[in-house]
Amino acid sequence: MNSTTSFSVIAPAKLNLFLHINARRDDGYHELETLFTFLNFGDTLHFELTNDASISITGDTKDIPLSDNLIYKAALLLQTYSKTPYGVKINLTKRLPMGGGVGGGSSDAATTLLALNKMWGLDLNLTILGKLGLQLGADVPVFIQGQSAIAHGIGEQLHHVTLEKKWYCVVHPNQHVSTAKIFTHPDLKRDTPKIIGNWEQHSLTNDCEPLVKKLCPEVEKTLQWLLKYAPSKMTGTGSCCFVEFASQVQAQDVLDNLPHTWQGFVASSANVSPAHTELTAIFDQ
Ligand SMILES: C[C@@](CO)(OP(=O)(O)O)[C@H](O)COP(=O)(O)OP(=O)(O)OC[C@H]1O[C@@H](n2ccc(N)nc2=O)[C@H](O)[C@@H]1O
Ligand SMILES: Nc1ncnc2c1ncn2[C@@H]1O[C@H](COP(=O)(O)OP(=O)(O)O)[C@@H](O)[C@H]1O
Repeated sequence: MNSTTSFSVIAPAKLNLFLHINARRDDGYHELETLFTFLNFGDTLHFELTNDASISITGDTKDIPLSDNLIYKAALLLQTYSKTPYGVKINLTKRLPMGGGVGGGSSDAATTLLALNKMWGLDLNLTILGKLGLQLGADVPVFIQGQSAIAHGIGEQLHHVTLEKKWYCVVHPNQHVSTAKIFTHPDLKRDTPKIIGNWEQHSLTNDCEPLVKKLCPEVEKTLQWLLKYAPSKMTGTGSCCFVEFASQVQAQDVLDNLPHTWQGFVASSANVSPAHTELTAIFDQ
């Protein structure tokens, strides 16, 4: 066990700067090509060591039953895998919209695995943690690896890229979009060819966007409204939409004018996940 027994860490949002769907596999999952970046904005998880094996979650757990909560599932998975005698009390402050395409649940799970690996003194490497994370969701490994990346496979084959720092205004149109519903829909475009050569020279779109706009007119409205400021895009399977700028002031201007029916936030991008940066500061310095 490590001597740090009580601390808080961010579970940052991600954006899919593009998302291509190349094929559907026999197991129902889809082959993707997607560009992930992290944002300096997210949920906060507070961890407190317990000397018995108990795992408890408090705070903004909404109406998610404990056994479905990705934080609980991540803690239990790591406890079982590592056979540690320790437990944990975790408190969640939720800022990321659920089912918003910014990866809140996956990021909560990844931060839990990364933080408990440190606090319980397990010393598991990121490859092992990524494999454990993949059992919880296709999006978890990128948060474990913690570097902006192009992902292939179902999202778990990661090739690090270095992106310029940008500012984003991310808007949640108050709609929950179910990832499973989009991926099982017959009208989803699933045949985008793999990118050959340099990805920066291709048209980088989100293949889920046309379907989500059709199913969810509020997403279409949001994308249209954002177009007044900059080219707008949807992240993941929605419902959040975003615009990209070089400066914070430009992104803040969009947020300041946002219609009251929608919520949003402004954040800068980061090549290294802020969860990794914070954990390094807590445990390794
Ligand atoms: C689409 C993406 C893009 O980043 O993001 P979100 O919009 O959900 O944030 C992710 O791949 C989502 O990852 P995650 O939310 O962890 O997915 P999972 O829990 O593993 O799967 C949710 C549902 O999506 C389907 N799914 C997921 C990933 C994938 N490559 N192909 C799929 O068909 C699964 O079959 C499942 O029914
Ligand atoms: N700790 C958690 N935070 C958010 N969602 C969670 C959590 N645990 C389980 N879930 C479930 O995961 C689903 C997807 O959540 P989330 O990751 O926020 O969306 P998305 O994958 O669209 O970004 C939610 O609808 C919820 O039912």
